[in-house]
Amino acid sequence: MSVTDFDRLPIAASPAAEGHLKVVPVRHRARTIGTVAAVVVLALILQSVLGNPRWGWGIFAEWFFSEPVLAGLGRTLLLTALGALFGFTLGTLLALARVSSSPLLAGLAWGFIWLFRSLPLIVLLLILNNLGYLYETVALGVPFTDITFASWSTTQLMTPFLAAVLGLTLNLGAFSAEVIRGGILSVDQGQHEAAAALGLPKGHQARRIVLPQAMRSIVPTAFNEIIGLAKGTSVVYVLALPELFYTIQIIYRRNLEVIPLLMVATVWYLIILSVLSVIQYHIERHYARGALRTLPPNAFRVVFAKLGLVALHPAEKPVAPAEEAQSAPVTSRGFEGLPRGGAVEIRGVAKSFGTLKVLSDIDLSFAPGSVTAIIGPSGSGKSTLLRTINHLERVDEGTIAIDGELIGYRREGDTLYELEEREILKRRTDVGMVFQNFNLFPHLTVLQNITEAPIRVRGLGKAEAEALARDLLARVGLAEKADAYPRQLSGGQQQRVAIARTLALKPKVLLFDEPTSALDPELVGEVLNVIRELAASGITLIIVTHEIGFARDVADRIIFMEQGRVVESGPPVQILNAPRHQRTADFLARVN
Ligand SMILES: Nc1ncnc2c1ncn2[C@@H]1O[C@H](COP(=O)(O)OP(=O)(O)OP(=O)(O)O)[C@@H](O)[C@H]1O
Repeated sequence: MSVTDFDRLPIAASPAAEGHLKVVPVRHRARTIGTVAAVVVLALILQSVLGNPRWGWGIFAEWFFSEPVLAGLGRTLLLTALGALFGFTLGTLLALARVSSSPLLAGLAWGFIWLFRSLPLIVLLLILNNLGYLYETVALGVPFTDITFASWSTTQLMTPFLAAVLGLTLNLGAFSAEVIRGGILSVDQGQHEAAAALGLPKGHQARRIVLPQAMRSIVPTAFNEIIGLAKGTSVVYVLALPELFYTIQIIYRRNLEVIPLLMVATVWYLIILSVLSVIQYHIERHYARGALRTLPPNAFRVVFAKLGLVALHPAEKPVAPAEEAQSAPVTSRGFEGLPRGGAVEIRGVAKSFGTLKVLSDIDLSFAPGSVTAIIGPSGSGKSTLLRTINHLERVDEGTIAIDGELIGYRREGDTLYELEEREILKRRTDVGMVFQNFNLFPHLTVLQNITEAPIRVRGLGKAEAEALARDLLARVGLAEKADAYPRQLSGGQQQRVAIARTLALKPKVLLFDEPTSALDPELVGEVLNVIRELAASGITLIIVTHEIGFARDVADRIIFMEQGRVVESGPPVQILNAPRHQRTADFLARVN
């Protein structure tokens, strides 16, 4: 259509011209027919269930709230609650043991899971109930000696109730361990690395970083297990323990009203399942925070909104005018006040992955406050070198020291002793690391991402850590994003938060592993501007980058690496304009 054709079209009726227009939604005939058919089927079922006297609804009503049924129900609920509590606690420990780096622990956990997943629950319950035949007494004392502090008769100790709780716990522990392990494995490796790079201890990493994220995939399957457990408690009838189903059996054997009493059990199981489903829904929503950009409205809110009682979306908190301002691309306050940069000494470092030699004979010194860019072709070992500096990767040969303190080792004479995890974590906090993929913790807000390590590692109070975090956020131009979740931010904003998170530990050395590679071109500038300001702050910066122009601008030295070796290093003008090696010249010709 030409411009002149457009000119001839009648002027579109605008709401302003026509007043308020009525909108007629499109009709969905198939949907209407389906709804009518569903209502008819429902009416038929209701008529058959309520109209047939053999269902015995009178007897159902008589027994539904009867004392023995409620007592049985109470036992079923108690067994489910205790089985779930102890079973999942055991399952969590087993899962952590399975993923631990100790082969013995992992092997023992595997053996436990193998055994108790193989044993049918009914067999396990009967063995536990007959434990008194195998061991007459249970004693507390010193193993392999005759010293005994106390002893009990096994038959008296192992009541049917205890046997039931123990059996359900062991069974659920074995199954839930695999569910939890699956959840742990679903958490991205970068999350473990980011937590380790911040110096968070292993237990804290598991509790605050890994498990909360794993819960997203654990919860649906875990609730399947709990629902199975609630119904599975009926197996304990073999121990003559009158839980709900066994009680029902006793009653219908006496009065022969089988169907009405089975209906009593069915309806109670339906109620239990419904309550569990509501709990599951809320737990899933709790762990979905941060995983979705915006959480869909709560199901109850949707129903109330349909009835016109509330608005579908709660009113947004009004934003103060100052907070409305766009993120400042560059901080105006700079990074003065950071600790003095540290000196890094790398001596004779070599590293292999299997048969692949990734680093050879690396000897490098980085002066306090220096800014170094490492460039080189893909696979040349740049990231590996960077990761050895904060001991995320162990070196095979050589040493790395920050201000004279060895990373990962203690030296006595000619011997290097590997440090304990606790010591490694402590020294690691002197070295901050910013990753290519940001690796922010998605389930924590921006503020929590930044305060987590200062509180846990540096021992700061919450208020002090939050003040520090807000100050750093202002410096990277993101003061208004403190309460947002990482997924609600652009890539460039996430990377700036990652920089603020690293700075909160006041490191002496800051490592950047291709900090702009995962960013859209228009977002690169905002991150580079923050790094540029950091370069003027006196902190020691080591940056692996593909941004040659930026390296020229900001670095006072460029190192060119190829095939795990340093080919040459020197001031940007020399390396980029007059390289001494042909290989450097060839690389620069390819990337420019
Ligand atoms: N954990 C690992 N296991 C086995 N091989 C690895 C591992 N990490 C890195 N490598 C290998 O080591 C070599 C160097 O990798 P590295 O990531 O250090 O290179 P790079 O120079 O940073 O590359 P790029 O610029 O593409 O990121 C590559 O061949 C890579 O495949």
